[in-house]
Amino acid sequence: MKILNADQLKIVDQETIQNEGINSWELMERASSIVTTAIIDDYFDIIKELPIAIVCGKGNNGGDGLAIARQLMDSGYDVEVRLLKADRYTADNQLNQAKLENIQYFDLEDDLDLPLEGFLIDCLFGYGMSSALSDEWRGVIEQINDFQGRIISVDMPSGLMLDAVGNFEDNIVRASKVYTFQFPKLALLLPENSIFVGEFEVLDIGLDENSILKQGTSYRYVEAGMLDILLRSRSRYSHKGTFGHVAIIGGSLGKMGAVLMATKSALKSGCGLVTAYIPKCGYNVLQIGFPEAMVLLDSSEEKLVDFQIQDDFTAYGVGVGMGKDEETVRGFGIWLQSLAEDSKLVLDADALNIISENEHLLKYLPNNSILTPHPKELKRLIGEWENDLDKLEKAKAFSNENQLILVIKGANSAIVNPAGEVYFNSTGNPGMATGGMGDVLTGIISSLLAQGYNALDAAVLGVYIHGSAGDFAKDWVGETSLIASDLIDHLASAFMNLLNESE
Ligand SMILES: NC(=O)C1=CN([C@@H]2O[C@H](COP(=O)(O)OP(=O)(O)OC[C@H]3O[C@@H](n4cnc5c(N)ncnc54)[C@H](O)[C@@H]3O)[C@@H](O)[C@H]2O)[C@@H](O)CC1
Ligand SMILES: Nc1ncnc2c1ncn2[C@@H]1O[C@H](COP(=O)(O)OP(=O)(O)O)[C@@H](O)[C@H]1O
Ligand SMILES: [K+]
Repeated sequence: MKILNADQLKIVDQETIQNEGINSWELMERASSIVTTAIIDDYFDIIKELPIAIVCGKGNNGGDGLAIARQLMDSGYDVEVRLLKADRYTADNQLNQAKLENIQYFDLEDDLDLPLEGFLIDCLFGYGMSSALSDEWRGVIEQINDFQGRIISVDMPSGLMLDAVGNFEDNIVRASKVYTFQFPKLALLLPENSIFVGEFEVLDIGLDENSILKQGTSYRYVEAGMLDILLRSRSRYSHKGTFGHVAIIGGSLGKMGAVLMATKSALKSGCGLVTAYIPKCGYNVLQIGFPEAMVLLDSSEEKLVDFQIQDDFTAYGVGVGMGKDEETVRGFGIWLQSLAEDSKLVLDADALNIISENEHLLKYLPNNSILTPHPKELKRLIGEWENDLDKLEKAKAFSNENQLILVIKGANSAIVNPAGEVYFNSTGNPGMATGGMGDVLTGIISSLLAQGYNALDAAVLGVYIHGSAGDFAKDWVGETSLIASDLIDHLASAFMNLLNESE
C-alpha cells in the first residue's frame, strides 16, 4: 500500500470524483458513512448510552464530521456538534451544515462546553494542514485533550501534519484511535508520534485505483495484499536441496538460547537444511533442544574464535548471542573478508555492535546484506538523530552509501533499501517487546534468503511473517505472557495465512 503526500491525496480524490462521475459531496458522504459504520462496530458499548461530541473545522475534514453527526443521529445516537466559526467553509462543509440542526458554533477563545464523559470525534483538520497550529489554538486543543472519555480522530489527529513529527508541547489532538482514509499517512507510522496516535485503522473508501497507480512514492505500508504474490508455494518435485542451507553463526556461554531460537525459526520458515555454528559449550543444548539442526563446533569452549565455516551455505545469519570478545571480533573480521562477493548475509545483535565499533569491516559486507538493528544498535551504526524523520534520512544515507538493507526494528518496523525506499510493516504487537524476538527474526530472514528470495523481498516478507506469527501467538497467550518460543510455534499459522490469501 502506498503512502502518499497531501498533494497526491488531493489529486487522487479529484480524479476519483471525475472518473466515477460523482460529485465531491457524494464521495464525502461515502467516506463518512464508512467511518460511521466503523465507529458503531467498534464502540457500540460506549455510544449506546453516552453522548457523542463531534468537533468540526471549516474544511472537508469538518464536512466529514458534520456528515458523521447526521448519520449517527439518524441511527438514534445522542450527538452534539461543535463547529468552528469561520468566514468561509468548503462547499461540502456548507452543504452538510444545511442538513443538520442544533449546531453549536465556537470561536478559538470559547469554552467548547463538551460533555463530561462519552465519546469525542475530532474532525477539526485532516490532510489540509499547511503548518503546525499556532498558539491561538491551544485552548481548543487542550479542551479536546482534557476530555475524559474516548477521543478518536478522523483521517488525522488534528494539528498533526501528514509527514511531520509532533512535539509534546504542540497543539495536536491525542487520539486513542485514528480512522484514516484509504492510505496510512507517514506521521501515523513514526514512533515519536505515538502520543497522538494510540492506534490507527485504514478505511478503504474506494478511491480510484488507476489514479493511485500513477502516484510515485518511496514510502510503502506492507500488507498481506502485496506479499501474497511474493510467497512461493513448494513444487511437487522439490527436495531439501531446493530450499537452501542456512548457517546460523553465534552463541557464547550463557547465550546459547539465541542460536537455538534462530535455528528453529529458520527451519520453520522453509529452508531445507540448517546448521548452527557455535562454541563447544552449546553442543548438547543444540542437539537436544532442536534435533533437526546440524551442529558445527568452533575450537573454543565458550565463545566463537575460528569461524571455520565453509562457504557453501546459501545464506548466513550471524551475530545472535555471539558476544564481543576480542578473539571473536578478530575471527569475525577475518571470516567477513573471506566471504564470496555474492554471499547472502543477515547480521544481527553483536555482529552489528562489532561492526559499529570496527567501521572498517563495513566494506567487507557483500552488497545487499541485511542488517537488523533495534534502535540502540541503529544509533551505534548511524549516529544520533534529531527525530524520527531525521532517523529515516540517516538510515537511507547509510543504506545507500554501504549498499546494505536496514531493518529498523520496533512497532511498524521499517525496511530501508539502498534506493531510499522505505517499507513499514503492519503486523506485530507490544507483546513482542521481549528478549529473543530478534533472534527469531534473524532465523526467518536468513531462511528466506537461502530459499532464493532476493534480499529486499526476504527482509520485507520476513518482518511481516515475524509480526504475523506474533499476532497469532497473542491470540493464544495474550501480550503479557508472549515469549519468543510462542512466536516460533505460530510461524506455521503465519505462513499458512499468507499462502491461503494468495489462493
Ligand atoms: N476531497 C475529498 O474528496 C475528500 C476529502 N475528505 C476529507 O477532507 C479532508 C481534507 O480537507 P481539506 O483539504 O478541506 O482540509 P482540512 O479539512 O484538513 O482543513 C483545511 C482548512 O484548514 C485551514 N488550515 C490549514 N492549516 C492551518 C493552520 N495551521 N492553522 C489554521 N488553519 C489552517 C485551511 O485554510 C483550510 O481552511 C481529508 O482529511 C478528509 O477528512 C474525505 O471527505 C474524503 C473525500
Ligand atoms: N511494540 C512492538 N510492536 C511490534 N513489534 C515489536 C514491538 N516491540 C518489539 N517488536 C519486535 O520484536 C523484535 C525485537 O527484537 P530485538 O529488540 O532485537 O529483541 P532481542 O534482542 O531481545 O531478540 C523486533 O522484530 C521488533 O520489531
Ligand atoms: K481530524
